[in-house]
Amino acid sequence: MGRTPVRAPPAIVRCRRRSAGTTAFFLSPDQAPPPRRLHLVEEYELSNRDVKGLTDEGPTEPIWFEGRIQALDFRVDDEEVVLWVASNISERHQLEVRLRELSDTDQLTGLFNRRKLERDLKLHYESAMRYALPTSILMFDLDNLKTINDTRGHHVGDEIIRAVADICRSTLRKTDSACRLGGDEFVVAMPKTDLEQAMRLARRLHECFRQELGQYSAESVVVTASMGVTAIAAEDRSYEDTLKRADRALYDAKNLGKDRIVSA
Ligand SMILES: Nc1nc2c(ncn2[C@@H]2O[C@H](COP(=O)(O)OP(=O)(O)OP(=O)(O)O)[C@@H](O)[C@H]2O)c(=O)[nH]1
Repeated sequence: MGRTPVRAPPAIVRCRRRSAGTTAFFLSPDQAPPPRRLHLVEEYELSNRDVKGLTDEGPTEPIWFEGRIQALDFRVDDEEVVLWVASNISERHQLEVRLRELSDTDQLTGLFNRRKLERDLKLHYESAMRYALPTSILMFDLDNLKTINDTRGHHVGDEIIRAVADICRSTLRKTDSACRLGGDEFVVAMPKTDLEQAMRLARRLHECFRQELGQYSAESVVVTASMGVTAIAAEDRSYEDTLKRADRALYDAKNLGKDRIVSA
């Protein structure tokens, strides 16, 4: 990674009782000093401006430390003292962040995956219930992908799925999150969006698919999308109820002849 080694904060940090120093995160005004012999392990971030001893080429990003903190049994100048050993864990921290991102991401498209969607929807459901915030869900499934796979090859099918993801990224708002559930099925979660606004967005997305996916047609078969749209309702017991309603609306869209949007 080519990082310049940095000097950690001093090994022994003197903390004034009930005062908050720059690194004394457990000695904030409302916290007493740690009980004797308690061994704390904390991860924390410091701006490079707050770390003494960096060279001019020192890292420009924040530096992550793991602090192992031990209250000591004696006082210095009549003040509580702790032993504070800090290790630079920036590389490990970045790796953990990357792994977390990968575990939330669909490999083919770079969209979120089901696991992340379920976490987001749980939070959206809680906000919707607590603050009466409208939240909508759009579920869509591509039409006729199997025929394209069979006639033009699986790689063209993959290209279509990636193109759909790109259209989602360029059409949706930053606050919306698009996820690939698997295969040719996708879900968009739209916080602060009522059903009417969600339908407008679904129509826009549907129109973009019509324009962009025509190029992948085989013989007379065109890839389109069938969509089900719904909003979290007061009587929903969890986000799963909302998701099931979106799924039923999508099923109706398929049964009514595909390439259409049904709201529920
Ligand atoms: N190329 C490609 N194909 C996939 C991928 N995941 C699933 N599929 C294919 O997508 C198709 C999904 O099945 P269906 O939804 O029944 O196929 P469809 O032709 O879209 O059918 P309708 O939804 O009824 O229009 C299957 O043929 C899968 O093999 C993928 O990652 N890449």
